Amino acid sequence: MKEIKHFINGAFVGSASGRTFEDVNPADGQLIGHVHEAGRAEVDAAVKAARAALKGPWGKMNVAERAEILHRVADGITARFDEFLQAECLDTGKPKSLASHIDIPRGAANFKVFADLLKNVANEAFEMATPDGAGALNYAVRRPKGVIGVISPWNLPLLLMTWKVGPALACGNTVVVKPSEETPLTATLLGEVMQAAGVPAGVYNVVHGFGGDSAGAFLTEHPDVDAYTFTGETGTGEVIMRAAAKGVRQVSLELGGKNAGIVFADCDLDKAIEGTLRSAFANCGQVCLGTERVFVERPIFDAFVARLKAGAESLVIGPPDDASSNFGPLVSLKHREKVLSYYQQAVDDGATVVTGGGVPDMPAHLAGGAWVQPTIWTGLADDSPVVTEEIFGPCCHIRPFDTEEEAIELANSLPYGLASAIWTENGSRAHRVAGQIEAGIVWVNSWFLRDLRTAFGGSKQSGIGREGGVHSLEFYTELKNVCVKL
Ligand SMILES: NC(=O)c1ccc[n+]([C@@H]2O[C@H](COP(=O)([O-])OP(=O)(O)OC[C@H]3O[C@@H](n4cnc5c(N)ncnc54)[C@H](O)[C@@H]3O)[C@@H](O)[C@H]2O)c1
Ligand SMILES: O=C/C=C/C=C(\O)C(=O)O
Repeated sequence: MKEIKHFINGAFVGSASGRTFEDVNPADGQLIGHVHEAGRAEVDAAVKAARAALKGPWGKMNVAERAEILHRVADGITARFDEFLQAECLDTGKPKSLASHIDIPRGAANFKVFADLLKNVANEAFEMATPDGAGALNYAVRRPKGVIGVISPWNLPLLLMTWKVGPALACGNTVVVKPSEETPLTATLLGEVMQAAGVPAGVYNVVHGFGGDSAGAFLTEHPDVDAYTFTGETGTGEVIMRAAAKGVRQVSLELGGKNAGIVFADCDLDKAIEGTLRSAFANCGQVCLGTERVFVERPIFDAFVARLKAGAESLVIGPPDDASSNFGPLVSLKHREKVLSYYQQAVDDGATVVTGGGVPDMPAHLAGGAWVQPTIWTGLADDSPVVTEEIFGPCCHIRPFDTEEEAIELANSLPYGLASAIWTENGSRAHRVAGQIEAGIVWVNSWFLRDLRTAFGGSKQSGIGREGGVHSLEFYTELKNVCVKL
């Protein structure tokens, strides 16, 4: 049986306590392997290794040298594409057709984009007058922040972890990564790639375990970590922020959402249906950017509901290796319990179940998997928990609206503000509405279209800070002003 170990100071090591937990394949419920659970000792060793590595060869490299190594990391992921694909799909159950287009290529791109950005970025300089007439020159230099704690979720494990590790390393930091307990494989495999690419020992460390009272908490409570970058639930973000307050450490938080899709009657309906199908059901609905609330202008409401229903019912439910499948299981049976509790709540609250609402019939060998049906509701009141709370499952509620103002008000009515998708062929309206949506990211006639140079993050309770492009640079470096009297 496979053993999944920590990667600390350039070596794979087990836990001194011998404690392990199970990694389970959510497509069939089968055991993948035993994962070592880090105690304070392993977290401490990882942080010490990361601290020491800042003073080693990594800390002495110039940007071009680091960039070259990070390109080799990206090439290493690409060279072992099938292994990464297999590992990610085992852990998550997601279709290989999806992971091969999104998760793994982005894992590589996250290193290349930030390595290149760092080579080309400029810093500010100001000439100033002084009373003696000689003047002074101010110029800024950037320095790595130090040891970065990276805490990542299970929905896009390699993509979201490297989205942080790529820029953190490009900026010259070292990292201690705590991947989700549900998905330990690709972060571990990346350790091998780092080593082969020539990343010095201690620069990239991985500790496995759970959140509270386990590796996650030990890492966020560790006094020798300089900053934390976290993607996950809003409640967890609050806990991490509290822990980081001790010692005044900076946080970057990418948190939950309950995103709105807004479909105007003047949209291109084919595009709106295709985009909303993806935004509600891709990755079995486990995408923070997904639209669990869809608002449709009344004249096309019935047509939209009918077509989205047909689309949902044409999704092909199946395991990762099935080339025709485009809809996998949820990440775990535990998460399915949560999603199904909302399916029940919708019925209790009087929803019309347009499609789905339960568990699909699966062949015997997949019966132990975390399968659920793609589900669409209409008819719920605006204050039902089904339309106000993040479910993180393959489902959406569709509600009609009559005016642009009403659509904007509905979209902005929740304490979340991560992303939104607007569907209209009226250019003025698109800009007007986009400008008024309270969210960090607004897509017009698209969804999850990503340019890694752009700002990414949430407003309100969906996060603090922005990553992406120069915004990642802002978080992962200290900007120092040098003032020289001439
Ligand atoms: N805004 C974004 O960019 C974004 C992207 C993806 C996912 N998400 C959000 O992530 C959530 C789904 O992911 P999840 O269920 O893995 O989130 P989660 O918050 O349960 O866990 C995320 C990570 O935090 C760790 N953790 C949990 N409790 C902790 C604690 N007390 N101290 C330290 N670490 C702790 C977990 O072990 C895991 O590694 C959803 O809410 C989703 O919206 C947000
Ligand atoms: O589930 C959330 C998806 C987040 C995506 C990104 O962070 C990204 O594309 O960089």
